[in-house]
Amino acid sequence: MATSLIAGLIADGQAPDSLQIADPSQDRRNSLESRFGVRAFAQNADAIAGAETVVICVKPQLAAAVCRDIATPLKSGRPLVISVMAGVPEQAMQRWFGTTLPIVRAMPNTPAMVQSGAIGLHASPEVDAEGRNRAETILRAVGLIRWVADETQIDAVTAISGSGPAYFFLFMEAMEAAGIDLGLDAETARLLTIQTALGAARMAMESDAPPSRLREQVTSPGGTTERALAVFNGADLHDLVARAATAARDRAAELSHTLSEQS
Ligand SMILES: NC(=O)C1=CN([C@@H]2O[C@H](COP(=O)(O)OP(=O)(O)OC[C@H]3O[C@@H](n4cnc5c(N)ncnc54)[C@H](O)[C@@H]3O)[C@@H](O)[C@H]2O)C=CC1
Ligand SMILES: O=C(O)[C@@H]1CCC=N1
Repeated sequence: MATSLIAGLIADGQAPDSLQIADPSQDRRNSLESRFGVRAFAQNADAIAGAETVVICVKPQLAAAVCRDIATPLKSGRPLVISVMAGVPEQAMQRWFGTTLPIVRAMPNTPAMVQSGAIGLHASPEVDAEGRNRAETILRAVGLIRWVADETQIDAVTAISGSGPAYFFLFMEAMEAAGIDLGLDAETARLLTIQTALGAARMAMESDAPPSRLREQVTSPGGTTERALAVFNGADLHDLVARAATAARDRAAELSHTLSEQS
């Protein structure tokens, strides 16, 4: 996810030498430095020295260790903290920092890499208008942003847009396989699938009509689409998607609960 954010920010015009990265993996540091021209450090504290904004982008299971690791420089610098970690509550981070800092929880997704991310944001009460603006400026560089009022709504954002690209990629995999089964060569099936997804997403974004209306426009009475949609509806696609999103939301909530209890 950090690579997506770095790529998006640089594509948006952010100077590479204004971004300081920390990663314990030498390979990852080398790859980020050579690919983006950013400065990479082995120690988190070195990367955040003097920073106005610190973005935390490690696995949730590492959250406590990393927050404690950077608590001392955070206490002196008092930067805005942006966390992209799924299921890590603001209150748990404040506890690990040992001080109350302004925290924005951001839930981006990997299309941020091509500046087409969908990002949900929540601000802790300590974040002032300038902090909100700064978070917006950083995240807007990589996609569309929406603030949510309640921190628990970040779990719903995670289930829809954070994990969402994987749902669409899975659907593309299935479409491509179906195309091959129906006799298309692999490259043709792949390109037709991807362009169809792109075209449908662009139409949905640019049109005033809701997706249901756009679907109806494709569906000729007695035609081919109607037959295909009958198969999806027969398998209760709406219910399947609702159950999948609820499972993702519940996992985010489960992580939040576990991490809230972690000392
Ligand atoms: N992958 C995705 O689509 C999304 C991920 N997220 C969140 O982003 C976070 C990172 O996820 P991924 O990018 O998928 O994981 P990843 O495993 O690809 O990247 C994590 C990076 O953290 C580094 N790391 C490990 N220990 C560290 C430490 N002590 N200090 C600093 N860096 C350390 C690793 O070397 C690795 O480069 C997670 O909290 C996840 O919930 C949020 C939205 C979408
Ligand atoms: O699968 C995950 O846990 C992360 C959070 C959202 C997308 N990837």
